[in-house]
Amino acid sequence: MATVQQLLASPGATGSPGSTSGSPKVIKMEIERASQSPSLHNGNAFGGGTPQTGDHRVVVIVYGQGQDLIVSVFAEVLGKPYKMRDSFKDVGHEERGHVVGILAADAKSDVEFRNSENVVAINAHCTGLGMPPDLHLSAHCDYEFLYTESPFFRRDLARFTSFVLGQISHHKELMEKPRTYFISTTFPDVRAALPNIDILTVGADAVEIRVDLLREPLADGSFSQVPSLAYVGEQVMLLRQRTELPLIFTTRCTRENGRFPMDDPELYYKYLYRAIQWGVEYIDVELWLPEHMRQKLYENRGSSRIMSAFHDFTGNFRWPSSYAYDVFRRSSQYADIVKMIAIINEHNENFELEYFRSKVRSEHPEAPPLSAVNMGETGQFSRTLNKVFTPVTHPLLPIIAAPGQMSTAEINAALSLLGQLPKKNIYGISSVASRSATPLAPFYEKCLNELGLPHHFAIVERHPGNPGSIEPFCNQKGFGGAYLDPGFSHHSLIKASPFFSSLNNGSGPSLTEAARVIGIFDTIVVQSASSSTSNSSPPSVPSSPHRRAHDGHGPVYHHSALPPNTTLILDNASWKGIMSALTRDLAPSAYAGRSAVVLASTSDDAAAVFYAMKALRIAKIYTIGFRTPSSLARNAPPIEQFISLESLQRARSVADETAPFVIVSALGPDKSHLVGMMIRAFGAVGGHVSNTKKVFLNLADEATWNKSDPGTVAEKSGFTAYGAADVAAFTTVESLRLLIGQNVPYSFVRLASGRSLF
Ligand SMILES: O=C1C[C@@](O)(C(=O)O)C[C@@H](O)[C@@H]1O
Repeated sequence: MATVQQLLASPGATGSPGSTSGSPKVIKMEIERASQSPSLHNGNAFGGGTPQTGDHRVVVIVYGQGQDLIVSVFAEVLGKPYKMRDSFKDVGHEERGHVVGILAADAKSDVEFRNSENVVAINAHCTGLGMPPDLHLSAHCDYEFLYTESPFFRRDLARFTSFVLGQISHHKELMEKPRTYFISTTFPDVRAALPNIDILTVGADAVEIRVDLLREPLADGSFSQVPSLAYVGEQVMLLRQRTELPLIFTTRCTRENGRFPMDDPELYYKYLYRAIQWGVEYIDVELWLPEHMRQKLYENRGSSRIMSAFHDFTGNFRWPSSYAYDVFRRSSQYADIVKMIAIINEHNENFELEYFRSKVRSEHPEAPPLSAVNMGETGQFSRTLNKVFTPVTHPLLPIIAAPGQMSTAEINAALSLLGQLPKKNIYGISSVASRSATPLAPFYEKCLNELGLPHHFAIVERHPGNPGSIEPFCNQKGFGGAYLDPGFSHHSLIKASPFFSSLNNGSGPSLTEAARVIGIFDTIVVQSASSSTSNSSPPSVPSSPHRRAHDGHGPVYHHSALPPNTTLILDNASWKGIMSALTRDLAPSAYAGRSAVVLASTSDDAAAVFYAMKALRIAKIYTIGFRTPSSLARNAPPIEQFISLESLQRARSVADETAPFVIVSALGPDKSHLVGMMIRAFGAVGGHVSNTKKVFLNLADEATWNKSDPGTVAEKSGFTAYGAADVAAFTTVESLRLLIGQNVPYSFVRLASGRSLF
């Protein structure tokens, strides 16, 4: 314990984030410059995609014979204890706060009579045992989770659970993005896609499974006309186990270039409703289906979102027609996204579509977002202009899903040719001391190539003692943004850089809420002011001393090389990387109301952790190794510093679910004994929610640790351990989204950095 006291006696230097010189601004996401403007979340929320409390009902897991273990996994993922019961009638209000398991054979007797206000029922079915799920249970449970025992994908279970229970939803975040794409897979069997799924999905925000194109082999060597629900369920499961992207479930009818027969609309309902039960994020519902059916699907969509779909292959469709407006109106009634797709005859009709798009947007601002493209070669131009869920293909797919479909790289190349995607210089700014072992430059180049983006990427170094040394990279016409590894205080940047402090008419660069609260920025995003509601005058206009809100210190800056109407926004991507790593195998509710121990030698190293903890609703943070400045503490969960052995013992003796559950350490190998001590102190006690493994996250660079790697020590003490590489990969996903506006899946980042996930 001497080490604890020694460390506590000499608290490390604290950064002093606090009030900012630039007030956060709300940034409107309508953009002109194609995909280059990022989506940023300002204001006091954490932004789209952050955890919600979700469904409060008792979660009942219906499990198969010999599969009782799955109940404890659900409970662990949700951070709850569990009980076994014999029937739904035994589940009362006393079971609140628990996960309850009921054997499938028992659940059948009263599943449809359960009290739905108190209970949410999930039918968990293991597909590897040779039997399809029980039809009665499938039909009557709220949701159905299909899984394989070996390999078992815990991440898939965490994702399914978080989604169906409303704790995580990506829809809002996706709709805030300037451009979204989905890849239409056209495989007869998704197994063929799995080896390439990482590369196939670079640039995609969602993956469409074309259920009508699946071909289920039959015993006689032929294929069933409509793949069975059991086959489709397994295909959805296999795909979801391998991609973290939201899925789109499509049963395209024969009249609209698909293979699903149209003589029985009830069949569509059956498949589409089952997809909702499987927790598929987007359900494609064709407009020709009877209205009562579309309404019912919309009203019972749970966490899923409905994408209304309309295709016209007649060649007679006209965008400037009352029919087109009527299609939009009817689609909007029961949709979260309206999709309208038509064959056109002349290039001019692409402009008619653009007029239609802008008209419905201005006349019906409350209507769902419109995804609209034209088919065929003539219609390709419209595929470059559509911004909401543009369907894309990939050279590795067996066939294109519709005439004229383009890949993301082709769309970007076209935008680039049209001058809509000017070449930019994007930087990775490291300090010499921190130069990362990961070869990020080749990785970024790989992504830019794969996406057909014209940008140039370079890793550059800043002087560690001089934050202003980043100025020359940013103050240039072609500056396209940068990530910084490590990030640093925006106060120190503004103090040291006349260029940055002169921005926004002298009030400094814009800050996102995360960067403001955390005090550290690690990403610089470039946004043209045409896309912003900001009232500030363009930073490129040299400010005269008497016009500026300049504080009189330092020189007045007259030499901005940024193009007119450009805003630089400082953001923090690391906190999202931390949150994503912590929720990879656990639902957010596993953290809510619990406490954490954070070890660091400066508050700067802990600031992003605090922000992630707040988003996860952690109730209390114990700190060791640093003092938390009040500006940081104000925006964090309640903090208690371990100042003595007694305070440590007090935390160890907490006997309920508020006992420390997660340890995050940013300490390097020189403090390994202290990290080890904390792991042992909290690993051995406090397991009162006994089925739940605690979490250890090591933020210090793994490469610097030798065999005493604390992750290994933590695993031996019963923790689930995550390392800096996990956080770095998730942070890279976020940085890419911010800098180039496109989604590069986590699995691709891990793969490209030399470690496959599977
Ligand atoms: O609705 C659409 C759009 C699409 O038809 C296209 O035109 O790219 C391709 C389909 O797979 C998808 O379901």
